[in-house]
Amino acid sequence: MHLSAENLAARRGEDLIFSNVSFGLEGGDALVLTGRNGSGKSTLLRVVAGLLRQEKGRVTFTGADGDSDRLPGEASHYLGHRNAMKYELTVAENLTFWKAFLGDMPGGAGLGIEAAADAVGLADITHLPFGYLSAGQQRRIAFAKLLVAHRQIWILDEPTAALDTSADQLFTDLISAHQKKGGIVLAATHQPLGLNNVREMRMTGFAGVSEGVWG
Ligand SMILES: Nc1ncnc2c1ncn2[C@@H]1O[C@H](COP(=O)(O)OP(=O)(O)OP(=O)(O)O)[C@@H](O)[C@H]1O
Repeated sequence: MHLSAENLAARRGEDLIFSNVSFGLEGGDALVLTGRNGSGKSTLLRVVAGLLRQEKGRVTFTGADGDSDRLPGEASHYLGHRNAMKYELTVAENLTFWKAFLGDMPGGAGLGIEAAADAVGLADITHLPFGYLSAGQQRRIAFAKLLVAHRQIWILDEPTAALDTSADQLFTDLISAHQKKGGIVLAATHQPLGLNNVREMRMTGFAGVSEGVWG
């Protein structure tokens, strides 16, 4: 399995945010993007996830089965700043929707709803409307979405924002487990995630993009 970005450049509005960004990740690898606010971390994640069109360059993905026809975004979970859950629906209804909507990619199977909620420490509140949950509980459930459908790549934008220390550790353990199973992780963060087998790419905005080249 291989995810690679070659000479990516991206524009937001009129501004070129970065250029010449390249990296290559094999199964089990993690790449963490760091850098000041506005340096382009979210923009790069959205380009890799296929949610934003790049100005230049390309992102390619070859699955464990050698299949390279699939778009990288199709093989990815994307956890953005927002949680992508309906406030009026219960936790179980939200996760059930995502499980059915996303389905599993070849090579693995997602957890059931209760098992996924249990994995993020919230098995007993799946009957509650998502909107009743605290900010940290909402983030945990947003993370449980990654567990209900199998994807080889996890793209995570500030996954631990709003979390307490125990949830930080829980997320680190879940991300590490994904890596151990051969998954790829691409994350933006302001605080260390405590992962193993991780590389860091510091986004510096347009001035320093030539540093962002990884083999
Ligand atoms: N829709 C948009 N139109 C124009 N400019 C935008 C748009 N979205 C983002 N930008 C700009 O692109 C730049 C990069 O933003 P981005 O969200 O990628 O940064 P970031 O490194 O993820 O920041 P943070 O650490 O604050 O999350 C910023 O200067 C931002 O103002």
